[in-house]
Amino acid sequence: MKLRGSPCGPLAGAFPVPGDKSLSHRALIFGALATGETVIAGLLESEDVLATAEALRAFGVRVERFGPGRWRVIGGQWRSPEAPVDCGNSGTAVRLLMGAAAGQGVRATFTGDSSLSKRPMRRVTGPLEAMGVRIEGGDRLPLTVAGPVTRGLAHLNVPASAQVKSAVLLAGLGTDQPVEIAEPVPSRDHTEIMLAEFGVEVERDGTVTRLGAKRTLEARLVEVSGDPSSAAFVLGAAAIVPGSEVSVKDVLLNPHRSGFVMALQRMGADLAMANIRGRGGETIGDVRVRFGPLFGAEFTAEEIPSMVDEIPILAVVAAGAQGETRIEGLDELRHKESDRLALMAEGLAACGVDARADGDALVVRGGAIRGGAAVRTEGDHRIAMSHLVLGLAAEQPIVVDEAEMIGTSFPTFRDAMRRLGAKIDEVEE
Ligand SMILES: O=C(O)C1=C[C@@H](OP(=O)(O)O)[C@@H](O)[C@H](O)C1
Ligand SMILES: C=C(OP(=O)(O)O)C(=O)O
Repeated sequence: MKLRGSPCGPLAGAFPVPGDKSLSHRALIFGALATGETVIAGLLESEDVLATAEALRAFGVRVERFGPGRWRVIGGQWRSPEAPVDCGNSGTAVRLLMGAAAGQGVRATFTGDSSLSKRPMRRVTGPLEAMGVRIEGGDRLPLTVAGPVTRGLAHLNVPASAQVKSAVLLAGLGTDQPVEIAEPVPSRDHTEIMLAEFGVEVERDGTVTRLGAKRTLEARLVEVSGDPSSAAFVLGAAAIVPGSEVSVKDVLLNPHRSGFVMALQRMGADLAMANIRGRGGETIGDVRVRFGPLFGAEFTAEEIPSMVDEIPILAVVAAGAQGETRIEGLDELRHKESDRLALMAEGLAACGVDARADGDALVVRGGAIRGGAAVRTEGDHRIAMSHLVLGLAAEQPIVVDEAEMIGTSFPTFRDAMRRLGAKIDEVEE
C-alpha cells in the first residue's frame, strides 16, 4: 500500500500515544520468566510486539489477551520449541529472546523477515558464546541458540546497544556467576529498571551494571507508558506545520529516550513538559509543541543513543529549520530495519531538501521543502512515517512506496495523525 502525505493546515489536539515498544517487549518477556501471573496494561499491540507474544507461546508460555492492551502472562519453565521461532521484523524480539532462552537453558532456532535477516546478530551471540552458550550459525539469521549458560561475563557494550545489554542480563539470570556490563555511552536502561521491578537484584554503579545474587522474577502488574519514538512523529509534525499545537500525554521521558525532545528544544521549538511523574520505575509526562521558528543545530555521537530511532524524524524537522543541522555518529543507523542514514539522505534530496550523508554524519540544510516525489522506504516503518510527516509541510505531496510496515511500531499512526488534522491518504494503484 502506498500512502501520501500532503500539505495541510495546522495540526491541533491532545492524545495519549500508544504504549512504548521497548517496554511492551520487556513486559511480555519478563512476565514469561517470572513466577506467577503478570498482568500488563497499555501493551502496544503492534506487529513487533505480537511477534514476541507468539514467540513466547512457542516456548510453552501462556500468553493471553483479555482486552484492548490488556494481557496476562503466566511465567514458568520454558521448553525448547520444535519449529523455528519467527521474530518477524523485530530486532528487539530476537535479540532479547536469544538471551532469555539461553538463560532458561533451552534450545531454539530463530528466524525473521528479509530485513531482520540482514541485521547483525554476532553482537549478541558473541557474548552469549562467551557465557558458555552453544551457537549454530554466523552473524545473520537463521541462528540456533542452545543453553545452558555456564559462565559469567564482563562485557563492554560497544556500540551502545540496549538489545545486547538486555540479552546478556537475561542470559545471566541462568547462572550465579558474576555478570556485568560496562557502557562508555549509556543505552536505554528499561531492562535494568524493569528487572528490578520484577524483584531481580540489579546493581548500578556509574557506567557499570551488575546482576546481584537474587536472579529470580516475581509476577507483577506492568503499566506501559506512551512511546516517545512514536510521539516524535506527532511532535515533529507540529514543529514544522505552520500554526500547529499538539500535546502527547503520558509519554515515557526516561533521559535515555528523551533525546528528541531535547533536540527540539535546542533547535528553538516552542515546547513545554508538564505533569512529570514516576510510573513503574520510569519517568513519564506530557509534552506540548507549538509551531514556531526552528534553527539548525549540531548533535554529537554521544547524544545518539538517547534518540537512536528518532533520527529520521529529526532530519525531517531539520528540513523545516533555518540553517544547517549536522548529526554525527550515525553508523548504527545503517544496521536498523534499513540503512536509515542512506535512505533519509536519499529521500530528503528527492523531495528537494539539501541533505547528504557525510561519512557517518547526516547534514541537512533547511529551507522550502519542494516535495512532489515518491520515496523508497525499503519496508522501514520509520522511513515511511518520516516522509509522510515531511509531506505535511511540503509544497507538493510526498508518496511513500510501502506503508504496511508502519504496523510494526505505530499501527494507529494514520488515524492519530488524521485526527490532528493531517492529510495522509492512500494512493490508488
Ligand atoms: O532495547 C530496545 O528496546 C531497543 C534498542 C535500540 O536498538 P539497539 O540496542 O540496537 O541500539 C532501538 O533501536 C530499538 O528500536 C529498541
Ligand atoms: C530499530 C527498531 O526496532 P528493532 O531493532 O526492534 O527492530 C525501531 O523500532 O526503529
